[in-house]
Amino acid sequence: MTDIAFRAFHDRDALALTLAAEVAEALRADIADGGEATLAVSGGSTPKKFFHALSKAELDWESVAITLVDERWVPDTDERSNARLVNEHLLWNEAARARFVPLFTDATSPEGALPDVQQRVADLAGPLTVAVLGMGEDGHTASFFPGGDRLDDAIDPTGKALVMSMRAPAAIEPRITLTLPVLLAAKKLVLHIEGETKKTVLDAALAGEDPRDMPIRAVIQNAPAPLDVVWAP
Ligand SMILES: O=C(O)[C@H](O)[C@@H](O)[C@H](O)[C@H](O)COP(=O)(O)O
Repeated sequence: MTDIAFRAFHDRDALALTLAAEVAEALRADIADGGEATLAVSGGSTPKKFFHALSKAELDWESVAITLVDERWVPDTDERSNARLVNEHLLWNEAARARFVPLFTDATSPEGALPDVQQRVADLAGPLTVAVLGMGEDGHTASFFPGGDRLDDAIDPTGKALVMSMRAPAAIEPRITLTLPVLLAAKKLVLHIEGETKKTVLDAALAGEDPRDMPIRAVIQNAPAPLDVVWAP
């Protein structure tokens, strides 16, 4: 698969409202089907409007587990923490009733935390209901960074690990990340990007092959269907 299903929105508010409605509907459907749902979200600056809109969705949030696509290896008091971002922007309003499953632990390194976090992710119900990805200007997604020390393991579509540690110059902190198979197994997988620069980066990713150069390619190339991409200027 090298296709994407690209949707351009008039503005970032319109994108946030639509994405929040679609994610809420997917969560409701999984709850109705199996009694629970799981959502994995990305960090960074892009998701804030989406988080605010989703936090207001009316659904059975007590049946939803929210986790992260990846985490910087810092405590949730650190301003770089993705768990802090979720706590401050998503676990509010209706969504405050959801269960949050962090990827950070008190281990001194993500490598040391792998068995514990692997079990946390394994304990989440079945495949993810929804995974929402972001993308950096270097074409990374999750913590699949170009030059990452465990990149090949993290983006191996046949890999058995659910989580992987990652160290890369551009990552700043050591990271822990869900692996590609976990993301690809999500019932709804969406790439959420904003701005002209990110659109250009996506075009560059689509124009090339090697996922080690632009790891978002690993998602696009291995997705079971054209990757759902939502973008606003
Ligand atoms: O921990 C992280 O940083 C994210 O999970 C990462 O993959 C993010 O989605 C991109 O870096 C885009 O970040 P921005 O939204 O800030 O551009």
